[in-house]
Amino acid sequence: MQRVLVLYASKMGSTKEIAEAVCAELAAHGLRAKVHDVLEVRALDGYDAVVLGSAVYAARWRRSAARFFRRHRQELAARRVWLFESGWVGTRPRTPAATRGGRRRAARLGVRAPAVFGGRLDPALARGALDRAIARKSTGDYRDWDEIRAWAADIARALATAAATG
Ligand SMILES: Cc1cc2nc3c(=O)[nH]c(=O)nc-3n(C[C@H](O)[C@H](O)[C@H](O)COP(=O)(O)O)c2cc1C
Repeated sequence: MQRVLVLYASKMGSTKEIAEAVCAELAAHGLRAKVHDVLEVRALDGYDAVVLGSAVYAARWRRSAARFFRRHRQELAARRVWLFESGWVGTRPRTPAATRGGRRRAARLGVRAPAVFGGRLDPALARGALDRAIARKSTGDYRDWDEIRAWAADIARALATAAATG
């Protein structure tokens, strides 16, 4: 059975919940999936595939995700990898675009550009004056759980096909 590690970098918890939903969907498809904060993981030994997701702040990945990518690039390159970002709030962009850094990292690994999911802003969860001010302006939960689960189901299918064809 294929083992998948789902990693996230989150500040206010919404990207963590997306990662947990992805992990649950992968497990529902029969994969052995685990979910962790990128800060908790030192090595990718024992995993066939990795899903790495970051919240977007000021058009960039969280620093912990960027650092994880840098430090583990070789290990990532040796595995199947899917990337996602969570960020846009308010009106859904017609074609949500991944950050420049996210696209660059995907290109380095030769994988698809990060999937882009809506985020959540809740002033009660924001720390610091700037985060609170922005959270008050665009309060809301813009995550589409059907979209997130469908994305994870595609990953499960891709891994199942790879396992079947060896
Ligand atoms: C100060 C601040 C800056 C943000 N900048 C961006 C941005 O540049 N692009 C974007 O898509 N979302 C941006 N967001 C929205 C967050 O990415 C969104 O709320 C996300 O769900 C937060 O994820 P987290 O709860 O995992 O930290 C910003 C939010 C705050 C508070």
